[in-house]
Amino acid sequence: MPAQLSVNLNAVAMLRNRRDLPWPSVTGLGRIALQNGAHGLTVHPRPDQRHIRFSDLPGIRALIDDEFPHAEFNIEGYPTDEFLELVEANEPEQVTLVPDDPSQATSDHGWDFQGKGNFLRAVVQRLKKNGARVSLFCDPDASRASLEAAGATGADRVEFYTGPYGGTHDDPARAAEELEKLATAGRIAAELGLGVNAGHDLTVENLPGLARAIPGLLEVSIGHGLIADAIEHGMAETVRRFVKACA
Ligand SMILES: CC(=O)[C@@H](O)[C@H](O)COP(=O)(O)O
Ligand SMILES: NCC(=O)COP(=O)(O)O
Repeated sequence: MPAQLSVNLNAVAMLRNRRDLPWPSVTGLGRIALQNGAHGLTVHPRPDQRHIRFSDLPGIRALIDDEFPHAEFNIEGYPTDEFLELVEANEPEQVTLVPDDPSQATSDHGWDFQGKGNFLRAVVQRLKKNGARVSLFCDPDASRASLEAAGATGADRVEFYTGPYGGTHDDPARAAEELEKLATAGRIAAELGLGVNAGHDLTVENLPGLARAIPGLLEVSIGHGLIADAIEHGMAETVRRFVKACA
């Protein structure tokens, strides 16, 4: 089975937030993603709401419930009380817990599963009681001991952080090294019965290599590279429409 695509809408929200106007529309772009084969929508709300706003979440929930009942809503973030309450109010099919500090520009590492095991176990239990699948953000070179600790939290899946792989776009030798790490960790996760997701800096160019390295890959969540392509591939038609409107 090919990996399912969850489109991360954070970059759409970030563009929208440049003005006090409702476009680009987070739900509108989410609808286009789901109409065209995406399996789900991802958001990563941060405490300062610099990308997705907490108030965006009910609209995405309603879009899925009303128009795409087989699609999944994936909410990612650091499990503060505020985050957990937001999740519980919006009932996502999947929650991905990420060890982000609010000052981080973006996500850049996975959990210390051994150090944070007790904390994560309690959060995973709380989320699963509410019916969500739980995935834990995980370093791409996680050891067997670390993945065992991830499994011991009760989580269903891990999401491998693919930023280091994405960063090798101009260096095939380093890309092969990063893929080898992901392949090894992916094999161990599968042996331990953990489902495997992946995300961060994935692109049309680097996805096929990742899919070959992790044959059982269940889901990829992609935002930055996908929205960059959407702008590039939509530019010609958009300029034509604006030139016509000038006439
Ligand atoms: C967990 C992860 O890698 C993504 O959620 C990433 O953090 C995207 O969010 P931003 O695009 O807001 O950085
Ligand atoms: N979980 C990773 C994600 O949602 C998207 O990350 P990126 O494609 O914006 O780097």
